[in-house]
Amino acid sequence: MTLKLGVPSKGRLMDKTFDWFAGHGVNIRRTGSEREYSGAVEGIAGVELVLLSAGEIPRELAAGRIHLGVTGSDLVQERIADWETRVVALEPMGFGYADLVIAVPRCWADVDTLDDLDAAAAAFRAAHGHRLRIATKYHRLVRDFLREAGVADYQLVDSQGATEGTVKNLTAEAIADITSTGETLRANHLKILSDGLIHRSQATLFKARAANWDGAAHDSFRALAARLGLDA
Ligand SMILES: Nc1ncnc2c1ncn2[C@@H]1O[C@H](COP(=O)(O)OP(=O)(O)OP(=O)(O)O)[C@@H](O)[C@H]1O
Ligand SMILES: O=P(O)(O)OC[C@H]1O[C@H](OP(=O)(O)OP(=O)(O)O)[C@H](O)[C@@H]1O
Repeated sequence: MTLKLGVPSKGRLMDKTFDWFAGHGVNIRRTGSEREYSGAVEGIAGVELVLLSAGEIPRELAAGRIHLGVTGSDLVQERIADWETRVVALEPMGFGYADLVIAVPRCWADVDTLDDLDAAAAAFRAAHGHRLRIATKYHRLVRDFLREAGVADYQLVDSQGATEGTVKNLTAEAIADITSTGETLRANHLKILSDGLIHRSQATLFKARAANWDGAAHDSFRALAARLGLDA
């Protein structure tokens, strides 16, 4: 079977993914017109490039429809239940860094830690009759993290973008989102809890356990891994 390699076809991880492979001696390139989603891997037989958005790659890996895929570790851990049973993180790639953090309004002088948040959440519920709202698109990671931390008196509200704006818009009291430079948090008068780092993400090359690893796919993988300098 052809070895299918899923790479981001657009978005912030695309160019650096292509550069990373080139820097490791493997030229992958888009083929066809600029708008056509097709691609090729030069010099290694039996490898097919599958162009997908970074957000779709976890699903394709989990289903075994691609053998290998590049995407952010945050997206894999958020979108695949028990991700380690479905994929193997082969290689962190050294770009696409972003931290998933919990942040609260900067003016909350008494809230700097998760314990403070827990106390504030209880007080909030007593005062308002509903739970403190945390806006995020990272539901699984946030729930798991807060459960471990013993914070229970909150509710998640879904936010698929402009999450930092939800506090100003009064649809949430706190947020959990990705930050890289910190500019968006600062501009929206939010501060990160001192122990509020949920996940440190970077672009990573993943291997799908459920893909069809027949002899041909395995041979192509060994050739690719050797070229990339990975243990296979
Ligand atoms: N400043 C940042 N903001 C958001 N994501 C970032 C940032 N820096 C790196 N990333 C990472 O980039 C990845 C998301 O990339 P991108 O938004 O291009 O993909 P996507 O979710 O497929 O996008 P799309 O909305 O176009 O489908 C995530 O793994 C995320 O951690
Ligand atoms: O720390 P910073 O460098 O300011 O970057 C963080 C921001 O970038 C991302 O948003 P994106 O641009 O992907 O838009 P989104 O709101 O649609 O997610 C992320 O969701 C933060 O809002």
